[in-house]
Amino acid sequence: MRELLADTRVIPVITLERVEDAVPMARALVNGGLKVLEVTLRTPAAADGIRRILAEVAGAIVGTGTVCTPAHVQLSCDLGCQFMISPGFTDQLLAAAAQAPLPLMPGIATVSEMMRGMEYGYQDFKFFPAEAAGGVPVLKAIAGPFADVRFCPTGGIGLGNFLDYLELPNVMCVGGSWILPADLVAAQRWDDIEQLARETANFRGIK
Ligand SMILES: O=C(O)C(=O)C[C@H](O)[C@H](O)COP(=O)(O)O
Repeated sequence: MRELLADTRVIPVITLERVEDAVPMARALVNGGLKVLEVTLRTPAAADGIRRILAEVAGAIVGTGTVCTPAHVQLSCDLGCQFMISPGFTDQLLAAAAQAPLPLMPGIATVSEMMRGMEYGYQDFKFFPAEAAGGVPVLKAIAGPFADVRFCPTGGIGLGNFLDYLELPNVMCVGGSWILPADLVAAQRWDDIEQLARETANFRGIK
């Protein structure tokens, strides 16, 4: 996971309501400079949307999100995705992921969950729900005893605070849906979304 995300600082979290949005949305994000995309498996449109993005959007690196069960792992493999992200983890999920050819980033919200994940060999975790679970101060505190662990905080992050996370040495990237505001998506305003992606990719956060 760390290799795959080496050049990535922001992962847009996409929840597709309409299959036909998938390609123009992904193009807007990639053109704006955000190439690594997490498409959550929360909606009926997700699988077909992912298929279309993989077939039609050059340069996109596509992973699945909300990966919670072995069936989600299987679907991620069948779709040909490049990575999987989970908001948490279970023994069953990690057992399935261990057999999969693509990496999983499990989610944690506490130190003990993280230590359990480390027992499975993981060093990179989603920190979810980042803001609600304590945000930047928690990640700073964890860096003391666990300096080698890296995080992708997600949940409640936006233009106003994403840079605070990215300044932390134990944060490799952040994830979030702020680049895809519901009103812009509903109105299919892909140019505006591309602009938001560009602002984000250029680190012009509004402090
Ligand atoms: O679906 C998953 O796998 C999740 O863990 C949840 C998402 O990452 C958050 O819903 C994104 O958070 P927001 O940026 O606050 O919208």
